[in-house]
Amino acid sequence: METPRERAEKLREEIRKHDYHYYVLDQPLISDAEYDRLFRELVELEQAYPDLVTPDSPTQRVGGEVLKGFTPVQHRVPLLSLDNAFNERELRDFNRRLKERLGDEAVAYVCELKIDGVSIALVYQDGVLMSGATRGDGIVGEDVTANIRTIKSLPLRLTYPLPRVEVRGEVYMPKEAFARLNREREDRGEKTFANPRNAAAGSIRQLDPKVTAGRTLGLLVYDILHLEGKEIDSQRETLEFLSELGFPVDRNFRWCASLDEVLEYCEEWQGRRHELPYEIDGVVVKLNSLPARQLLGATAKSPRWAIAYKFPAEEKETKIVAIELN
Ligand SMILES: NC(=O)c1c(N)nc(OC2CCCC2)nc1O[C@@H]1CCC[C@@H]1O
Repeated sequence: METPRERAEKLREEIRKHDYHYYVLDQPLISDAEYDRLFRELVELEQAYPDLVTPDSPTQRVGGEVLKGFTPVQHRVPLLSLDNAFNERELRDFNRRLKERLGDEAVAYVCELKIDGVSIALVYQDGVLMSGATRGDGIVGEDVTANIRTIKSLPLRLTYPLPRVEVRGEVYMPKEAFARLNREREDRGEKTFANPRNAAAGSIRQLDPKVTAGRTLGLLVYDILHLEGKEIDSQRETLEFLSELGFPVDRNFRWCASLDEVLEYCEEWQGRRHELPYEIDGVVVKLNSLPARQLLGATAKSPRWAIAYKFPAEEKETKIVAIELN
């Protein structure tokens, strides 16, 4: 016979697995009704035995208190921004500068869709989420831990207990959720958000986590800022490892052997961006080799080993506004 603690642990593991399949893989294994039954059993067990509650329990995603303000957080490593390239020539200049600095070493890239959201830094200790902070000015951000915990695709516990790992990703609002939120706000006579990026930024910087919990937000992780207990030497390995740890990773990334392949990727996704459930404003082109990145380093603002190729702004479908001619 299981003790309540064993039962609670088993339920947490089970629910964590279903959260991953539902919110990260979008491939649920059980029905919503069955999931709700598991969740309700855990809530009731934790109510009966309050000392069983752990911070990584799926029942602890929506915090209690409303904050007075956000605590400033100094990032361990500065959260860099990106230089932009707006056309093929600027991408070729970037590639040439890299090759000049690296000598004839083979230069391979990884291209990632540039999610149009808000940058977030996450810290995990022994596999458990400790904190989440906005980028801020790159050095100091805001502690938004209570709010990011409400994002269902964000793991509260990793698949294995690395001593310490700090990762970076983008919090975004899916296009559908953005449209729905603006309709609701319009119906309430409230100001609407200009774009999903602003809606995500506004949702993640709520003082009341319950408001954030009511907004549909997604997370896609793309960088490891600090890692203990594992050696990794390429961006491709980084993305695969982040996935293994249980993070949501955008699977549309592509390893590119040359700049020509980078240009093909940029061209392909400029035409396919409407297929995605979230907005992208370009492609992030990254040198794949981590040791080679060390040779290049970064300026105060941005790395020399990555660049953002920005898509030309989409001509917004002009809304025909009926003009009352009195
Ligand atoms: N928005 C993104 O999808 C994205 C990405 N997939 N990858 C990076 O890697 C950068 C981060 C620092 C060095 C490389 N940055 C991204 O977004 C940046 C963060 C800050 C400005 C851009 O939005």
